[in-house]
Amino acid sequence: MADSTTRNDFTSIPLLDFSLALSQTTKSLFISQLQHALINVGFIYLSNHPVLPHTSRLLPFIPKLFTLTQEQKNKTAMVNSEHFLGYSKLGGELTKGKVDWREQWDFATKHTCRWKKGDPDYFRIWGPCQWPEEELLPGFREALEAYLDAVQDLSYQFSSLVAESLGLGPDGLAKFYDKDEFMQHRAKIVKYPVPPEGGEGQGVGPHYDAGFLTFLLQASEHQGLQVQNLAGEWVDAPPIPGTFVVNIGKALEFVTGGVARATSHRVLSPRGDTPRYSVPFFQNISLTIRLSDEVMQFPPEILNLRDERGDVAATDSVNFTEFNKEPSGKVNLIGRVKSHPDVGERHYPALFKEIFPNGFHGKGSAY
Ligand SMILES: O=C(O)CCC(=O)C(=O)O
Ligand SMILES: [Fe+2]
Repeated sequence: MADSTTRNDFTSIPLLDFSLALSQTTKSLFISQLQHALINVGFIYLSNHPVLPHTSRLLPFIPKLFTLTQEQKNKTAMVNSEHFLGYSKLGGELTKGKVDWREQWDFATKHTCRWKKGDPDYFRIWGPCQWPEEELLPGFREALEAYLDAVQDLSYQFSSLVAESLGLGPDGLAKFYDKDEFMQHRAKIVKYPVPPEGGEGQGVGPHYDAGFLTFLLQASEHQGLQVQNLAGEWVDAPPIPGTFVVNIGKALEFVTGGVARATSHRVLSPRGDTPRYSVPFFQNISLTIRLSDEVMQFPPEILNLRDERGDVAATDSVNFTEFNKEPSGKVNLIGRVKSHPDVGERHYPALFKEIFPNGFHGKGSAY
């Protein structure tokens, strides 16, 4: 069993005020709060962040996006996109073998695909979005593009603060990102409907995020997000208006030798009679970097904090793919093909065959 007496275990998610990081007199306070949260919790709420005006502009579009007809939605189906961008219908994915009761669009920051003949297949994983027709949702595209640009900027600023709080200096994580034209970050707009009576209550099953940093906008007032503490208990992370929920993914945990903690989380389906909405933004790292070559060293005082925390003994989460010798883009592509086998079969047939030698007849597994 997990040691539930560990003195650094958490029973709620810490809230950090981003404005503290912007003033020289308060920055060190922010950095020490962030250090504690990265090592012991892996999740924070971030308030007073610069994306707020873009958030207000985006929010009203979110429920409207899902009111498009099924036919209109299907025109942007993900299976059309070699970049795994577009619409996924309700109940299309599994986590821990159970259906995730959610409907979603995958969008991403603006990007021109870098792939050319002779390049590895995983260079094709990033590229342009599929957008619903402008007249169906006037202004949506502009609002989302501005929002994604703003979250991207925040994600780099935040990454630099993470590096400082781990004693690496502000550029300590910069090597994990490529130059801007070779980077793309992904976001999903998700609707969690109320499940049919007697049906599954799983919005998303227990999982870890894969990448470096996730910036989650909870876009309605529903409870549902839960985070697993060191003792294995599920801690609620209810929406707090004006904040992001920021969490650490497995890739950052891996390269920090477990100093920054990736934390298992899940979403319960909403109760009542209205759906829950959310917008997770997943900050990516360079396609070409091999994480196994990049595991970092830390001073003893940081390692002591990690060791005092200890390891999670019990978790309900699916174990994430090991970051083996493959470049990050390849690991990423394998994960996407497993989640969306229909896209894999159409656009990456050779890799699809390697992963599913007998073909695939069920649903993709989300994590
Ligand atoms: O919708 C949420 O609140 C969280 C979703 C999530 O954890 C994910 O998509 O990775
Ligand atoms: Fe997640």
